[in-house]
Amino acid sequence: MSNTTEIPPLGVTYEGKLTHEVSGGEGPWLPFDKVKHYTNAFIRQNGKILLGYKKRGFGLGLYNGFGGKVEPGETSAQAAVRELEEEAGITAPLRRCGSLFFILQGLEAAFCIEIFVAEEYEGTIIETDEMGPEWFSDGSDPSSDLPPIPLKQMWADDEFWMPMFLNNRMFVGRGDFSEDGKMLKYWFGEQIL
Ligand SMILES: Nc1nc2c([nH]c(=O)n2[C@H]2C[C@H](O)[C@@H](COP(=O)(O)OP(=O)(O)OP(=O)(O)O)O2)c(=O)[nH]1
Repeated sequence: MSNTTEIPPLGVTYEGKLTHEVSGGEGPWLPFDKVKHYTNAFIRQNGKILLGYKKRGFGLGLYNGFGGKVEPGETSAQAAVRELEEEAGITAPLRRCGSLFFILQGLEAAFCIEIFVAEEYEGTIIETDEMGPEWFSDGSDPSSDLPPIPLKQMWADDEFWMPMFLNNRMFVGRGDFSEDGKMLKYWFGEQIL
């Protein structure tokens, strides 16, 4: 149930009003010194969603949207388009649909990840050194033969905001992770524009 009185933690940026959707965990929010900016992009089309199996680096072995670091001089929207092309070989009219903030225990920097989506794309989807692209059912077409979104093989926070994303809501939130990748504390909500 939503609860409009819950106050979002530091790091959650939003305009207007927020509804609190889900939160949990114990103890204080972890401290951070600086913030690194990342992007993550999804293609959603006709009841399907494109995810990539991460073949190296951060999030190895997990399915995710396509993205990476925002480079100096770039906006996050520019970085999102560049990363999608580098990691899946396609370009798309991406629009921002969410904003997430993460802290990993033991790292001084926090991660701010802008999430993007598009319903169309240009080019041919290819496997790259970083990502193995695969289509999944987004749950909107019961007759789909595609596998469901593999939440058990995705970052632990994704199950909290994915329902808002799939409902085309603008979502925000924060998750604090332990060094071994467990969620210590989290808060996710919907931005009312
Ligand atoms: N869905 C989801 N994505 C996450 C979480 N945490 C997190 O870093 N990501 C995304 C942001 C980026 O799209 C991706 C990490 O980027 P990356 O592995 O490509 O980073 P990198 O330093 O190699 O950057 P680059 O070379 O590609 O620019 O993982 C999370 O909790 N959930």
